[in-house]
Formats: sequence, structure tokens, C-alpha cells
Amino acid sequence: MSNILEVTGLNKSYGDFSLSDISFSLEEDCITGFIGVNGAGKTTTIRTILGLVTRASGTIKFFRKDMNKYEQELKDRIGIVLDDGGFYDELSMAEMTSIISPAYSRWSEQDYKTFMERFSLNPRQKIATLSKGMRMKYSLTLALSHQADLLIMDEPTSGLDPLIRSQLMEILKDYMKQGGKGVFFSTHITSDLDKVADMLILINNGRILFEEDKDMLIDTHRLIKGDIKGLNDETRNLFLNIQETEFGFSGITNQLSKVQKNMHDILIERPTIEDIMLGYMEEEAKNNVITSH
Ligand SMILES: Nc1ncnc2c1ncn2[C@@H]1O[C@H](COP(=O)(O)OP(=O)(O)OP(=O)(O)O)[C@@H](O)[C@H]1O
Repeated sequence: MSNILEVTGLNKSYGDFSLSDISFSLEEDCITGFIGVNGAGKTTTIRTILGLVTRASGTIKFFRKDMNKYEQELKDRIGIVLDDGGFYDELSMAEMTSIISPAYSRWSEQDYKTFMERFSLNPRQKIATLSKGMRMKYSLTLALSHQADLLIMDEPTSGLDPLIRSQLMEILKDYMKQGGKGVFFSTHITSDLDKVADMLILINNGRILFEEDKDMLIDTHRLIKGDIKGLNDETRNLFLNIQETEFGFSGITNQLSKVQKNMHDILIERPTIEDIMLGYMEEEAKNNVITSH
């Protein structure tokens, strides 16, 4: 498989917030979920790699070509869904489309009509009167109507009901069936990723904490529950995070065999993506406290 996007050493600052040395890559035939809590830096990363905001340093290559040199050619191959959409509210969808479509060399009127119908969108309706879900569907229709090789979406599912979210996931799966394509989307709704993501990238405080195959990530981590008596300095170190309650503790580990050797009477469960994400974020917070003292 070859790389569809390669980001290396990306830096960008906004006052107190910085994207610090962001590096990651996306392979073709993979849906990659970009996860992180509010304010982690997802939107800033996406806007920076698309050249919508300037970066302090870093290289960005789409389809092995440098974004600095080939921006126009590369953007022709990317379907973009951003949270604000950048539409003119006073226009109808048909009018807006007639402004946007000439920008794409491989625009397909047929694909456009198919998706408008599939989403039950009326081209004559004014953009100002679209609900949040309709707006997202219209954005997605545009992104899917120019034979893009990569879809990049910023929080496409936030604020949408479960029915539309599951429709969107089905569309992404259909899109990938063509082969040689890629999808990169940010979200904090990790349950959407259970269904479709192949790869996961976690960003926190502007830094990438992991970039992993989703199944591998879940297979190599376990949620452990047990009695607090089993916790001591040595066993605590086997966990990314530990939550203590009056009944016991729960924590995420990637060292299951050591936990089993050193702790008894424990419950071992398969973690969710959210459990693992919180584990890494709490581990990072703990390490930051240690290094700042
Ligand atoms: N134009 C801007 N000017 C100043 N600060 C900004 C700007 N855009 C983003 N930031 C700051 O950068 C940080 C990261 O924001 P960003 O929108 O990238 O996070 P996010 O992970 O997408 O969050 P959310 O899930 O809430 O959308 C925040 O602290 C935010 O206040």
C-alpha cells in the first residue's frame, strides 16, 4: 500500500496553543479516524495540512507530491468537508454548486445528482434554511462528486442524529470499495470509529500520542478491574491510567502478561476506543506533572 498523505514535522502556534512536531501518514485503502477532545488541535491540523492556515514549519505531501508546489493539482483530488462549509447562505444549493463545480476537473454531474437524490436534498432550497444534518449532507455531496481520491472531513458527525451518522458510515464504506482511496476524518464520537476505522490517530494538546491500526490497538490493551489492595508502586506502573473508587480500581494496560503475573483476583475486559484514548491522555497528563516538578 502506498501513502496518500505524509505529514512531517508540522508546527503551528496560536497564542498559548501549539501543534508540536506533528508527523503521521495515511495509507490508501484505509479509513483513518483522527481523535482527540475539544481543543486538542484536530481542526487546526486539518486546516494547516490543507493550506487554509499558514504553518510555521513542516512538509505536507499528498499522493507523494509536495503541497507547496502542487497545491491546485492536489486539491482537485481531495474531497473536503469542513465544519463551516464556507457556503453563501443567501444562495440555493443549485446556485452554490454552479460556483463550486467548475473548480474541479473531474466534476461528475451524474454523481452529484445521485447523492442529492440519495440524501433527499432539493437543489432549489436556500442554504440558510438547511438543518445541520442537511448542510453536512450537501457538503458531503460536493466532496463525493468530483472523483476525489481522498476525503478529508472535520467532525462530519458532530451534532447529527444516529440515523444520519450510520448513513454516513455506510457511504464511507461504499466509497472505499472503489479501491485506492482514503478517508481521514476527525471526531470525538469514538463509537463511529468502531464501525469503520482501520487506523486511529490520537492528538492531545497539539501532540500526536499514537498512530495505530485500530484492531491491533484494541487487541494489545485491556481494561483491568480489581481490588485496591492489589495496587502498589510496582503494579501501578503497569497501567496507563488508574481510576479508584470505594469498591476497587479500573485501569488500562498494555502489559497484560505482567499484570496477570503480579496481580490476582482481577477482571479482564476488552476496552473501547474511548477507554484507550482516556488512558493515553491521563498517562500524558501524569508524565507532564512528573517532568514539571
Ligand atoms: N484562529 C485561531 N486563533 C486563535 N486560536 C485558535 C484559532 N483556531 C484555533 N485556536 C486554538 O487552538 C486550539 C486548538 O483548537 P482546534 O479547533 O484545532 O481543536 P479541535 O481539536 O478541533 O477542537 P474541537 O473538537 O472543539 O473542534 C484551541 O485552544 C483554540 O482556541
